[in-house]
Amino acid sequence: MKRPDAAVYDVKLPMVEIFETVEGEGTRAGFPTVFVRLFGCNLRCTWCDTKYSYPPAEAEHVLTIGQIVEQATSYSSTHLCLTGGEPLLYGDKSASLIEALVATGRFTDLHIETNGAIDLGMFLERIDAPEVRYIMDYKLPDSGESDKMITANLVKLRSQDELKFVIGSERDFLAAKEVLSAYPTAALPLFSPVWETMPPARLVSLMLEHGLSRVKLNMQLHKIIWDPAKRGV
Ligand SMILES: Nc1nc2[nH]cc(C(=O)O)c2c(=O)[nH]1
Ligand code: SF4
Ligand SMILES: [Mg+2]
Repeated sequence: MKRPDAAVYDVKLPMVEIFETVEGEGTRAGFPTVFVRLFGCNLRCTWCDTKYSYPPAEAEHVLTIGQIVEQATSYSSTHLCLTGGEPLLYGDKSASLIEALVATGRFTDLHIETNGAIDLGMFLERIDAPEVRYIMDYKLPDSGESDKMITANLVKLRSQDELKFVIGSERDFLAAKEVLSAYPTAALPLFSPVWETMPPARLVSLMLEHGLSRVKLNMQLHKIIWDPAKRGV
């Protein structure tokens, strides 16, 4: 991908943190990864584990796209996770950040954790780079935000993308199963237990009982390795 225009590198974005750790989730779990966490979110999930990424908390700092790129490339990881909050909240600016990160040529995998309440159409059309992948959440009833889901995204996701359901209860499990049968998707479905309310063994039993052989269990490695409340890991 060609380097974006010089003016793009001066565009400012509200930020929480940039750090390096191992990816805790999804198909790339375990790989050393740079995390770029943007500030701001258009949802308020009941079980959110990053409440410091939107008001009433404040952005830790405002960085230009040039500064974000400089910090993200100061580590040796070749995987990058763009997260938040909701990293696609800033539309054209979010797309420009992704393009600038791609243009470094440093990242062999650049995945974006998005919350299902942002239309992915513009991003998928504009950003043509095989290393860019979307990990879309589908918010279930326990989150309190299931009515915000843009179901049109599901058919747009590609086989390299992932569709993550965070499951807090049997009600959530049944709703996730329903979504998968109602909206065909090429993305890999991931079922992730809510840390506080869904014992992983219970979720595995439900998956086996219902014969969901296309679905992958997704454990948050970082909550197993470190204190679940610890930031920046
Ligand atoms: N290690 C680690 N892996 C993660 N995968 C997704 C994360 C996120 O906060 O979006 C996350 C995170 O915060 N830490
Ligand atoms: S979308 Fe993510 S960051 Fe936003 S409230 Fe829900 S869990 Fe938290
Ligand atoms: Mg997290």
